[in-house]
Amino acid sequence: MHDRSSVVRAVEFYSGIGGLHLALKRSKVPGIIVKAFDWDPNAAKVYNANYGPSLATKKDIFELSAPLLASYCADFWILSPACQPYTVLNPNAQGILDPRAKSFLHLVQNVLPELVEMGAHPTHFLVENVGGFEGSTTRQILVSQLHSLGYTTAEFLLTPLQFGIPNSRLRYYLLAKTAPFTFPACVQAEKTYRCIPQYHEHDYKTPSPWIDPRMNFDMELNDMHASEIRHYLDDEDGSPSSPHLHAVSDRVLEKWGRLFDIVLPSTKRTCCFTRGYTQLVERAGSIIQMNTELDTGKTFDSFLKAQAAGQQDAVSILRPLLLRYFTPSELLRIFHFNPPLHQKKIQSSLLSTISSTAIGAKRDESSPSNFEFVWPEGISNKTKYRLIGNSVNVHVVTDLINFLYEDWEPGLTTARKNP
Ligand SMILES: C[S@@+](CC[C@H](N)C(=O)[O-])C[C@H]1O[C@@H](n2cnc3c(N)ncnc32)[C@H](O)[C@@H]1O
Repeated sequence: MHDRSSVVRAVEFYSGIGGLHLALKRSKVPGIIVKAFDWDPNAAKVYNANYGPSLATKKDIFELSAPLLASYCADFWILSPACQPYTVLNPNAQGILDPRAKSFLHLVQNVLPELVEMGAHPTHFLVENVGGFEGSTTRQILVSQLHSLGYTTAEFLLTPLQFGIPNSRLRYYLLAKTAPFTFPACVQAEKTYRCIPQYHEHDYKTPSPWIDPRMNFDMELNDMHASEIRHYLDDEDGSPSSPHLHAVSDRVLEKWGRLFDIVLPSTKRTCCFTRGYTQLVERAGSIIQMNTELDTGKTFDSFLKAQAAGQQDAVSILRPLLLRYFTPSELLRIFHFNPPLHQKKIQSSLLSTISSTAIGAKRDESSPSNFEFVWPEGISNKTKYRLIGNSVNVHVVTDLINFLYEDWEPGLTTARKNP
């Protein structure tokens, strides 16, 4: 029997490639994921290759029942439901009416109250969704249900830029627990994250206005605090003159090139990478210009002039910019699945110092600092981009889990009856 007094048992819903799993692993909380659910077979395959065979089950979450979920004896539910019903990028987003919202509402409205009645409910929650979710009816239902079942909640709108990571990815987060949040900790969080946690208690209907980092005058400051994107790039970039494997094709450059968000290795931000990265151009994620000698704007002006004058092969003017997509491994670093290269170098030199001084010391493969995300055989680049674009920034979620378990001490996990 598992010792429930010292380890937090978590179930992960909408598990994707396990950004929330990794965040729990890297947090101060000694937690384990006991089960994960996602209906996408590729996501489950990647998840299981990284975190343990058969941990993620391919399943429609709408079909999960309270007795099944009670059997996992979970203290903590972590969930990042489908965001399409709420995203501002989808002009036809239908919120609660979208069929993709149905499985999450099933968990909140049907399963959770049944678990509370059984005395088998989780004590802690973390929900992640897109910026825009905060204004949805689903969020109102979620918060009111949690409060009526005795949970307290705190809500955040956060972007990795606020954490010094050069990527804008505005996300809504809700934390909930059966114990109250302590107010000083909320103030502390405000200081750390430079955003106001929405501390609702029982006043969810009249929340104070959301502080949206997109509107934040601090944003420029945050931007300056972020590290340069060069630290997240792959080490080798081949010969600068040969086309990179992920180079933007002439065809795309010719037709859509001017619509890309283009960054340099020295830039301290990128825009949000979505599941459509490399398939869509606008608002799908930044591309990088590897030739820093050329001025982007002037080069594009020359190209547009040549194109307007009907010059054949006008696109050859853009080629020297060496424009390319970020590679999947670079995105994994930006999303903090894998450490940025400069951190990795520090880590590996530390490791070699430790192992050279501790004779016979074994490398602990289960330690979060030794984790290296892997892709199993047969996952195409297109699928990799889709899965990463769906995922979360692991660093941000790790901080949130630490904040949620602000008062965690070994032995404090509430042991409940095993139904
Ligand atoms: C926003 S992504 C979550 C990504 C995940 N947190 C990660 O780190 O990769 C939403 C995931 O929910 C899955 N999904 C959506 N609706 C589902 C349902 N009804 N049942 C199971 N999985 C579902 C999708 O396949 C997708 O992987």
